[in-house]
Amino acid sequence: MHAFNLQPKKLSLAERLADMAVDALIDEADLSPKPALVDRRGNGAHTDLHLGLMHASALSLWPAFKEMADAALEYGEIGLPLREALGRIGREGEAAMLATTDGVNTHRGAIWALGLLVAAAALEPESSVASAVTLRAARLALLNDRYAPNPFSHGAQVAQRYGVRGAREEAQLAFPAVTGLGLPQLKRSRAAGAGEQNARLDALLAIMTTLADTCVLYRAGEPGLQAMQHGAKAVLDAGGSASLGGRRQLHALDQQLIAMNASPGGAADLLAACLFLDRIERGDGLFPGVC
Ligand SMILES: CC(C)(COP(=O)(O)OP(=O)(O)OC[C@H]1O[C@@H](n2cnc3c(N)ncnc32)[C@H](O[C@H]2O[C@H](COP(=O)(O)OP(=O)(O)OP(=O)(O)O)[C@@H](O)[C@H]2O)[C@@H]1O)[C@@H](O)C(=O)NCCC(=O)NCCS
Ligand SMILES: Nc1ncnc2[nH]cnc12
Repeated sequence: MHAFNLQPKKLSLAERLADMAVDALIDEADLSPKPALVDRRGNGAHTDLHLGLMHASALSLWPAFKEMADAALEYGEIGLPLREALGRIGREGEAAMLATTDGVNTHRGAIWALGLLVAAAALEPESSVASAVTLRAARLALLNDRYAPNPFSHGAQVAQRYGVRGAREEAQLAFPAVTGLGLPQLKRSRAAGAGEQNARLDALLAIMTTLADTCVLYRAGEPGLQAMQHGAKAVLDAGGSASLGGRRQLHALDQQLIAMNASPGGAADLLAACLFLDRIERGDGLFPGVC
């Protein structure tokens, strides 16, 4: 008889989804070289963030993601009770994140996007194509959480000032930046023979070409947003991050965004959402009969 049980513990669906959400956040943080964002090279345009903090923040969110998946399994349908449970768990997740980071906002947008997607995936595990999962997430995001506080967030301030759609609307529209740009680019770059890291960088850049990133707008206004969108397009037009021309453009974009203090934190969150959806779409041993 063995002194230890060597059988791997069988994880519940909620635990596996929480693992995948945290993995997506850690993969996003580690991906390098991302323009003006925290990565393995350094802190990008940030003075209060670093890679260790991004990792600690991602890990602190595991209980919230698991609880969101469990809530979806318990309620079993899209409706106000589930939406409001997700809101409460999301706010508790934000509090856990801020306690871990000493008050620095590392992943607010990611809690929102991945929380909705985790719940949407748990609701119908056998229906895991990205378009189906994001549609369920959108239906959840469209419901009005009566207990949501109404703070004058950075996103709300720039939405009012520039008339743009922010994180809330991105989810309510079923994540067009992810399903229409990030995921297709990820697949195109892989199919063209790019390595996985370059394919992921290209997916991030594809998201950056059109996203109204309220993080960039708050920090660097419209000139910052234009620099982000045009610069990302220039990298992809030059052949993407796996090409020499694309690499030069990427370096120039990194320098320009750092000089403008324009960190595309919203695009980074959506890349994490893209990596999460890619994982569940590909199965990764999670769901028996995918699609
Ligand atoms: C609905 C909420 C998302 C709140 O949205 P709102 O726009 O009102 O609030 P923000 O606080 O501005 O947070 C939105 C964050 O979403 C990311 N983001 C930005 N643009 C987009 C976009 N177009 N599409 C998708 N996502 C976007 C972005 O997050 C990243 O940036 C964060 C850093 O931002 P900021 O605090 O502004 O940071 P700094 O400039 O560095 O500030 P200082 O240094 O000065 O402090 C970083 O965390 C990234 O994550 C936006 O910040 C939602 O949060 C909400 O309602 N929550 C309540 C709970 C709930 O219902 N949860 C549901 C669980 S499913
Ligand atoms: N890698 C990153 N750097 C800065 N802000 C972020 N928000 C989410 N991911 C980020």
